[in-house]
Amino acid sequence: MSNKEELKLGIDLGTVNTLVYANSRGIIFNEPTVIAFDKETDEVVAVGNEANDMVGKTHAKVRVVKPLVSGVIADKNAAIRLIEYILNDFLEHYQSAKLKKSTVLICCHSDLSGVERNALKDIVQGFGINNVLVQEEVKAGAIGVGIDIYSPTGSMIIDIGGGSTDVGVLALGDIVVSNSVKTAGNHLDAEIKKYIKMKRNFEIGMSTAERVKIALATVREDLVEEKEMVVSGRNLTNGLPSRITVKQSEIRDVLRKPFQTIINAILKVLEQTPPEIATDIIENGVILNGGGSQIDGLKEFIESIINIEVKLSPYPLTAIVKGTKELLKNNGDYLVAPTD
Ligand SMILES: Nc1ncnc2c1ncn2[C@@H]1O[C@H](COP(=O)(O)OP(=O)(O)OP(=O)(O)O)[C@@H](O)[C@H]1O
Repeated sequence: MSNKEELKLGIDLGTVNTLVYANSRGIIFNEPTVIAFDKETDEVVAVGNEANDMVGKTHAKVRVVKPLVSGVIADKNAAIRLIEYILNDFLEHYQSAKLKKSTVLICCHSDLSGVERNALKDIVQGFGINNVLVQEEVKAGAIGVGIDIYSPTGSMIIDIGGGSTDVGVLALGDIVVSNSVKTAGNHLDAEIKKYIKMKRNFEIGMSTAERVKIALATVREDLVEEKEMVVSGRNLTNGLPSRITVKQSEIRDVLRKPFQTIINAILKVLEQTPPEIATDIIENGVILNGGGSQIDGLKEFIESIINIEVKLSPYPLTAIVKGTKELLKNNGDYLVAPTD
């Protein structure tokens, strides 16, 4: 990309991870949605991985913020500063890029209000970029996994992210039926942390709970070789730092209820899907996307309940931002297939 080129940027502002795509460059940012500020000066001290490493470890002078909760912006100022930081860092190398003629497509959760969408647009327009589009991430994700959402053939995607699980049925370039629940990765982490505190009288941090989930979470009833994991935290009986061993079957049992909530959300969408589209979905299967789709046995578990083939996304963590690449070809218009 030359300095004089018009930029096309796609932003996936997720609850847990933020990704940015740039034309001719590919994915230029793929890090946690976390920002750290100096409490006294309000200066940004770290973003992404560096800020995430500070979670739960800060001293009195640093404030670490996760700007999104359950897919929606909980701290507007922090979200603005995060996007500003990422764009500034990138645009430093393209000072003479034709910003006025450049395009930015921001993908957001379908629950984001008009006011919040406009706030996101304002941040980007503040860089002198006039053409700013905001679109729903479920559509971008479907395009990113390779579904032709513009065709009359209906398709279904289940996205288990960090803040929400979104289920969407799409046809002719738009969402026909959808449902969203807050039961997703962060909720699973919180349930693991709560269980270990209540049942084992042992306190762990959220990052440790996430590591336990990634290592042990499963929906399989038969565990041929049960895994276990040693975790560090604080023994609440004597208040001292300590270690305990957590078994896979314990974590599976804790997560039964949240997975039932996710199944109910999927069933609700299927119940509301028009019969002609339901036929397409039965023929073509359902795509499982998002970081949470990688949980052991989930594909088979969902298949056994809905009796429809479930296909795992080839890009569980990057499909949405990959979808922005396609959408940017057509200025974010979903009703017409992007052309090269
Ligand atoms: N191998 C894995 N097994 C289970 N969960 C995982 C795995 N890898 C990542 N995750 C979880 O996936 C979640 C992040 O997924 P993703 O990046 O799709 O979400 P997001 O886009 O940030 O969130 P949202 O779309 O809800 O705003 C985190 O909760 C993370 O712990």
